[in-house]
Amino acid sequence: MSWKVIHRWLGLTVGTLAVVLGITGSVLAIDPVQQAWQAPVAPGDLPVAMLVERVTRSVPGVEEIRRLPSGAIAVFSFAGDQPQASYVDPADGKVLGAWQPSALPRWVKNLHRSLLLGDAGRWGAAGIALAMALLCVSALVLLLRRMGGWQRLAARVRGSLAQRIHVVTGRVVLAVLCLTSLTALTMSASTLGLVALDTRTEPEVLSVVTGKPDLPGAQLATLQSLAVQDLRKLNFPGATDPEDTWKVATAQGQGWIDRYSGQMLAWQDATLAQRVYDWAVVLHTGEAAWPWAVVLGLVGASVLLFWLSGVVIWWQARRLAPHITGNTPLAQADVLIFVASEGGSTWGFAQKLQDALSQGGHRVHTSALENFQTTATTRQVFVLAATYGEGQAPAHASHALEHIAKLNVSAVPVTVLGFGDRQFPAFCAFAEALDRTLRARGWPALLPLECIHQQSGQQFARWGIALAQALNEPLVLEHVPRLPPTAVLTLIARQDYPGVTGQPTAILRFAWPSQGLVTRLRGHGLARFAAGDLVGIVPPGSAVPRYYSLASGWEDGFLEICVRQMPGGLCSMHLLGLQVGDSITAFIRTNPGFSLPRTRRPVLLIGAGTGVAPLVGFIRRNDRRSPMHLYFGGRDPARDFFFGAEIQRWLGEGRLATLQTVFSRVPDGGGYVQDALRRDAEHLRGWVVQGAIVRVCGSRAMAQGVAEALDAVLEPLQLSVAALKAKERYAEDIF
Ligand SMILES: Cc1cc2nc3c(=O)[nH]c(=O)nc-3n(C[C@H](O)[C@H](O)[C@H](O)COP(=O)(O)O)c2cc1C
Repeated sequence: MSWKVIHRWLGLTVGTLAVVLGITGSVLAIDPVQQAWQAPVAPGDLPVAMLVERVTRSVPGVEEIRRLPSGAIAVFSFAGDQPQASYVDPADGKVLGAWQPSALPRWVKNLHRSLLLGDAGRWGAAGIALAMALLCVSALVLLLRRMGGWQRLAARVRGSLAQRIHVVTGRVVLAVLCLTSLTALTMSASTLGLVALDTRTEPEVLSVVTGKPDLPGAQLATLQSLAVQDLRKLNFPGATDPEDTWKVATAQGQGWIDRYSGQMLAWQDATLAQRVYDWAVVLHTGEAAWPWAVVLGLVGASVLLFWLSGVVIWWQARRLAPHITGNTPLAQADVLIFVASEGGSTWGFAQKLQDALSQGGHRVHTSALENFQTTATTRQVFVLAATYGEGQAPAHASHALEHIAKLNVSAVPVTVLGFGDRQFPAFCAFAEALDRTLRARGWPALLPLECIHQQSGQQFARWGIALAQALNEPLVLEHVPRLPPTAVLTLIARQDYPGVTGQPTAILRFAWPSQGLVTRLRGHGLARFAAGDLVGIVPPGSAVPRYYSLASGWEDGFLEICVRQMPGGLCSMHLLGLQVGDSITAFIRTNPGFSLPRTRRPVLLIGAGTGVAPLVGFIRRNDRRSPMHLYFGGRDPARDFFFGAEIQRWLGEGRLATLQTVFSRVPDGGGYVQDALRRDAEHLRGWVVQGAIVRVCGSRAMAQGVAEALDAVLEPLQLSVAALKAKERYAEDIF
């Protein structure tokens, strides 16, 4: 069973009861805070003997002095035959008021400890604590997987609002929740009698009656050398029993003192189990430190947030869960398709492949990759695999590679089709690993490995053509990935540029649509976005979205793109034809590998043509004035210096540290952007040595040219673009 399954089912089942324990725990955390304000704390170094003297002076008939976990002093005494419990001021022993163990209703504690069900409920509460511990461990594994390892744990979280709430809260409170469930288990083990804290019997010691009077407490050597901070409880010898003793309890153990001689008659060290239990109580209740109780209270309340966001995530995932139709049973199928998918989109491609092959007369069985196998009837196998994290497998297929490596090899060809995103340093790494393993083991392939970038329908169709040729069968693969929920955006401003070679260009600014919390929680409406993310726009008359890099973030309050007229381009034509007030249908696709982390390091921004758009978005948000250096390549400053006026303004404001522009179609324009990089080699090396982060956006040819130029520039430093990419300091957005 995968961690995801464990986490999901424990969360959905035990989660409801965990919410009850979380909320009641949060209420109980009020107690230590309240107690801390009720009475003054005794100075830690005050000798117990002095405290005894002050207390006995002002309270007659004292039987017991207790130092409460809050540090306050409570005294138990008899006035006549009336038992009394009072707070006393350790400074003078004066009574401050009546002491009460807790101001909270008893049932809250009972609900927390036993769900109001007595002993059976205690076992139930312990079971929930165990489930919570498991939930915490599975959460940690999933969190690390999602973020791509410890180093990226603090990275920005993407996804729907519910996912972000779940992950961000998890990052903050997971450690405390783990601790609370472990301490709850420790305490339950003792309450349920699974562990005995102390199996020893108390020593039978008596004061030796010598005829001398009692030694006053203030004169007992043990109490003179014992500081109040170490005291738990001090029991006075009974007035009516001449052989009774003093009994002192500290964190280290307990001792019995002769009332006449002051001699320590016996001492018992606290057991290890007792000490562990004491620590568990302090950590679980916060009773000895009210700020910790506040933390516990907040963390307890967060369980409700976790549960609610978890249920929403589960519901969203259910809606997207794969439903393969027309699946032939495994034993009868001649073609097998195995899928590894985290977000679910790869299942859509698998369904299309299954439909196309079934139409061609094949009997096709599609299943998840962890079920990889072949049977006597299998003639072809296809593996469609997405990559996640830092080149890892989707969670459900995390053990698939080892499983495949152990299987006996057959002569059935296994063809791998990868799904990934070039923004990630490990593009389609899991599909590559699968393909490598299969070939190394000796499985043949019908087609070499192909990797699909950003779920491209066009690339999938091209692979389909190659497949049809290899199978020598007619086969058409037309798949339009299911679109995420779209939002309607209204154009509020446009800035036109004539462009070069008859390709007019415009910067289009759309209003950020107002949408309610419920819409956002359900993952509907327009997701929050950052500069460098992509907006998918569906032009009228087409089901295939086109993607544009965003020149603004949601915090800017608008959505801005830079669109160049493409020859015959349906979407660019539609966008360039928009007038202010017109609307489009759009959705956000995150581009996590390209987004800019918060940094004070130098940032090198290299862009050509409309590729300057995301870079402009980074500069616009550079409120911290990090040293950003822009290299912009155009053709003619009079026709395609996009965002020119804003860039100049930001230079003046310090949002941009330096600007280098080159224009390839004007005399003395400086050539291409890579020429500018070569000329500026010395500066570039300086910034890279300071830890610069590099972002490149433009055409594939331009990105290639930039990488070659930078490789040459960085050679003296024994660095390269590949090395910077490996350290996640270099990312490209290529179109
Ligand atoms: C959090 C996250 C991490 C990703 N990591 C990688 C990666 O390391 N390499 C890669 O090529 N693609 C990566 N991708 C892109 C996905 O593999 C790609 O979008 C794929 O088509 C998703 O398929 P699925 O919806 O079936 O899971 C990542 C996507 C996300 C959301």
